[in-house]
Amino acid sequence: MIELHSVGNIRPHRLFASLCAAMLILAAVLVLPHASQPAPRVPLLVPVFSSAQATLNAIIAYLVLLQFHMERNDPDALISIAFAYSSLLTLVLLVSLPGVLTSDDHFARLAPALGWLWVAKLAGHALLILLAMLLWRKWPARTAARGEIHCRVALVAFVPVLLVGCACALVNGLASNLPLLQDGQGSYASLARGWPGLFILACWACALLSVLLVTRLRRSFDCWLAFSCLAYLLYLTVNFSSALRFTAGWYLSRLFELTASATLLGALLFEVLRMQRQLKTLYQSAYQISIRDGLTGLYSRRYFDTALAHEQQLMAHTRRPLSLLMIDIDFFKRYNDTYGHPAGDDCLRQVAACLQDSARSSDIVARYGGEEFAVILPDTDANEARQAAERLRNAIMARGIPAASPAGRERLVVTVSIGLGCRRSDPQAAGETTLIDEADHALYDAKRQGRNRVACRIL
Ligand SMILES: Nc1nc2c(ncn2[C@@H]2O[C@H](COP(=O)(O)OP(=O)(O)OP(=O)(O)O)[C@@H](O)[C@H]2O)c(=O)[nH]1
Repeated sequence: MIELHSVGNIRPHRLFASLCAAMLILAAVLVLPHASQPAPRVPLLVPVFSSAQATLNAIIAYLVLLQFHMERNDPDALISIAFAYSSLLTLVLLVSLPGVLTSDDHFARLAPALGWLWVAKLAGHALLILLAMLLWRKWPARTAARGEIHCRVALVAFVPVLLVGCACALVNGLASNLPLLQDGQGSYASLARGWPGLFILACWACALLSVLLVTRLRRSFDCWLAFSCLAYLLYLTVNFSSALRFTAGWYLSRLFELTASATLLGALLFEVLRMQRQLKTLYQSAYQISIRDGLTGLYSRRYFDTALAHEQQLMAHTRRPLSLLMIDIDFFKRYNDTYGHPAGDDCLRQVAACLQDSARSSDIVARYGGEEFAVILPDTDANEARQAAERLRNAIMARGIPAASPAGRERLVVTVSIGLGCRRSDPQAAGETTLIDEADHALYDAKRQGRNRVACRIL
């Protein structure tokens, strides 16, 4: 069975993702000693980064959901939830920024809760990926019923909203009892060096390890998901090492965060394009299979019927003649009985090849059925069609395929009888079946008159 699959050639992805990972680690190592160095303050970058991050993660969630819908790989549903959850919480954090939907005073009151919401966002994102990996083996890829998969897609779209609602309610409810993650100077050192920071780092380290160990990077998506986990891990490492906003480390860490999403999105889009190309190729080969006869490679009967109808429609406009040849191999039953069916098949292939080689490129040569062939000759009148038919008949004789001759007779070659039907320019003169019928009757005449000849019926 021809199948559309998303595995493709995985090696370039593994190589490229490893190279990107090495570059990211190198950048982190180079910047770590200078992470706390102050850099120019660009406050506008915070909402810009957050909007970009929320958008990228939302698109990733959507594309992974489509991947889940297509491949029915249940862990993909959880990964989609992870990115949708992160996107929604980023939006919540974005609208809480002073000047967006919140005044400075209000933001000051919200700040403790927002710090914890940020922890919930990053930890939840990593934990959902980890959960997907832990359930990987328990949820082998399988074919779910159509209704079932639609239910799950709806559920996947709903769960992130529920999770974000729970996280906001929980953080809001506990805010007064939770320790402050930022001091008055805006330093988040207590978050970075305390257990919440370590917890988030541990979550992303486990997510990365689980993706590597469980998926074994079999799909391109797995490679880039692992890269994304690594980028998040480096984002947090560099971010925590500066503990202040608008420092070299803080800027680079935000770039790492964007890289984590942008590369995964790029890989998903690449995959979509690759599958589109694959789909096109599969469609083309499936189409060729559907219009070709399996034994001879000529056009199939189905294609012939469509082509004849099309040519007749064309003729109605152009008022040009249209001819049809029905060709039958003489004494083919005797050939089969003498040499066997496999040899008979071979003879059919040879005759088909000979017809195809001798016909014009504009002619449509088809296997009509059994040992009968049909050739549509567009824009060809009866005289030209008769010449073409004689050419085909002679070409088959010249091929010299040994025929099954009756005992005591000289050795003969395979011949064909040809019936010719021709329709002149009046499209109302007769229906499509009549042209076939006439060619068929002419073929019968050719057989009756002694075979190996062309007989003609003109409408
Ligand atoms: N090997 C092979 N034989 C086929 C195929 N399709 C039809 N045939 C055979 O073609 C033969 C057609 O025989 P008939 O219709 O009696 O015609 P004929 O022996 O050619 O006699 P005339 O047409 O009167 O010259 C039958 O024996 C079919 O079994 C095929 O795909 N492969």
